[in-house]
Amino acid sequence: MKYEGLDLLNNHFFNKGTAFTKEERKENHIEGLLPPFVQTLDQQVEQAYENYSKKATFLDKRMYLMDLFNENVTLFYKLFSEHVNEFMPVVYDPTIADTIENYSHFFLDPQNAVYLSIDDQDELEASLKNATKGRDIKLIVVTDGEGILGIGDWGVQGVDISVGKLMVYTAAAGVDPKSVLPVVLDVGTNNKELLADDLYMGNHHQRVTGDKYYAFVDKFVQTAENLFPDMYLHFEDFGRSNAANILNKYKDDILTFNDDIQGTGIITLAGILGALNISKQKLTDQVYLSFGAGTAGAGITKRIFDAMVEEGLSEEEAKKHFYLVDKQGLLFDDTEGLTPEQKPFTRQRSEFANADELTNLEAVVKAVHPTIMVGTSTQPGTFTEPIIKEMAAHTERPIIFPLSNPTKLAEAKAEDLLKWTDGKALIATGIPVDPIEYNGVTYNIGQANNALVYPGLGLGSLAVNAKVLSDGMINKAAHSLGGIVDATQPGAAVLPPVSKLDKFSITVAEGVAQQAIDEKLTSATDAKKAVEDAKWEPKY
Ligand SMILES: NC(=O)c1ccc[n+]([C@@H]2O[C@H](COP(=O)([O-])OP(=O)(O)OC[C@H]3O[C@@H](n4cnc5c(N)ncnc54)[C@H](O)[C@@H]3O)[C@@H](O)[C@H]2O)c1
Ligand SMILES: O=C(O)C[C@H](O)C(=O)O
Ligand SMILES: [Mn+2]
Repeated sequence: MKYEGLDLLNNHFFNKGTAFTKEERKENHIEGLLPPFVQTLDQQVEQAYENYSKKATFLDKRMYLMDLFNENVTLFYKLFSEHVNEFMPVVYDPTIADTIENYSHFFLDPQNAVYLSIDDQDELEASLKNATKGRDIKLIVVTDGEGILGIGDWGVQGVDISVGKLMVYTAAAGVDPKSVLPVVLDVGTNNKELLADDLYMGNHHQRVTGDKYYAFVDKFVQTAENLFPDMYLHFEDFGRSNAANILNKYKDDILTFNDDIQGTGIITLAGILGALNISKQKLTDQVYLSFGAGTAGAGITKRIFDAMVEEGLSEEEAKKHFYLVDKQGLLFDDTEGLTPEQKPFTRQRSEFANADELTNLEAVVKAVHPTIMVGTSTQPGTFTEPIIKEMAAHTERPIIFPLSNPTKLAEAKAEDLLKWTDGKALIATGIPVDPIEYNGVTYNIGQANNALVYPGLGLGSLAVNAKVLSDGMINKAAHSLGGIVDATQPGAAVLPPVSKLDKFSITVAEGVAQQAIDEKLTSATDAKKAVEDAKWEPKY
């Protein structure tokens, strides 16, 4: 489609603003609609960064960047690519949590998202077409807003997580921004605050559940799949009772991915492998404790379990290495309210003399002596000093990952974990943490956030148009992040730094694409070239 005049200036995909040359201005009938001086993209970047830097808070910075995105996508991504480390917490987690909580009050622009309401299902196909006219959609991020990060149910306001994750796909891996679509499924909300708010922009009723809910999700998936047959469908922040059901329903038939289950599994395995590389220990010797065994906790557990089996343990042997702790305490086979994903990793009461006392984390840590503890509980401050000291008393280099997001929900602060373990803990957090000085050593803290892998995983799968996302491809992504950090340096991080996100996303993409080729899930033959060809760059 060719745009000209104001339509061109108002189209954020094609707008170049002051960088339109004299000739382009004439040809497209925009002469006189811009100040006379023709700028380069680099000059525009310099000017935008100056403005950005003057904004005092992360929230103001984010709003400025969203305005810029709505004006000129190329400039936005060029700027983003030059300041990845600085922009990630602004465009994405944790600032995105603030914009989600206040979405209806901040609202200015729908940012190309599609809002699909369970009450207007006959509009679903038209809505997807309206949003994508003339665009070939390859990547959708969809949420139903029920389990946003650890902050819970935010209904239609959750759309910002779809928008933000897609921005990271482009900034990190170069997925063409014209080929992406953020989607929210509005099935209602159980958030009382939103239901009582006249300005709330979503459906003012309780969540629809059960068959009607799944039928709506299916209608969306089938319609999107028909309209965009080559799409990679990324599910984000669905509730605990639906996320795994939806993934299991579609994963063997279409190219689909659940970030909280699979993406988090990959990045946590990568972080653990990084930690073991530093401590020179074996995965199969570890005792793993998952604190909070919901969507992410169970997804990670399964990934680490699979890795232990791959390293030679029988399934029966491998299971003995895992302990899940949720609201009920240690999960036993007779615990009430177990999810299907928790059941394979429960323990038997007969294993413990004091089984009935294992109802809190401290008691469990005392009883099982974990060497790895991963927090996905949404419960801030729950990795307390006594618990961490108890853990560290029984293992030389405790691996401790407080992964709950956003910042206010983390199970512990990295700084405290270092202090309580006298610098021995091998740490990764969900949100970014600045390097920490402790006893004369600078400790770099790895960020175990799925944003470090989902962009490369998506680009690699899309580049070769893989039929499905296989376990092998997922496994490959986890192993692609090794070797980037120099593990011999004192204070080395367990994962590569976000500042290199664009580089290692391509490493992940190439590994994943090659795996798809090896598994015959694509007709492509050259992974490197496919990834290179698929990569979009922000330039005019
Ligand atoms: N770093 C990352 O990449 C990443 C990825 C996904 C999720 N997360 C974070 O993990 C957290 C959980 O996300 P989720 O999608 O799994 O949510 P979820 O609701 O599916 O799971 C949370 C689990 O924690 C349990 N829980 C609640 N209170 C508890 C308590 N007092 N003690 C023990 N367990 C308790 C819940 O019962 C539930 O099983 C969120 O904060 C989210 O931001 C981080
Ligand atoms: O969004 C994030 O920062 C990671 C993860 O998907 C989460 O739900 O916390
Ligand atoms: Mn998530």
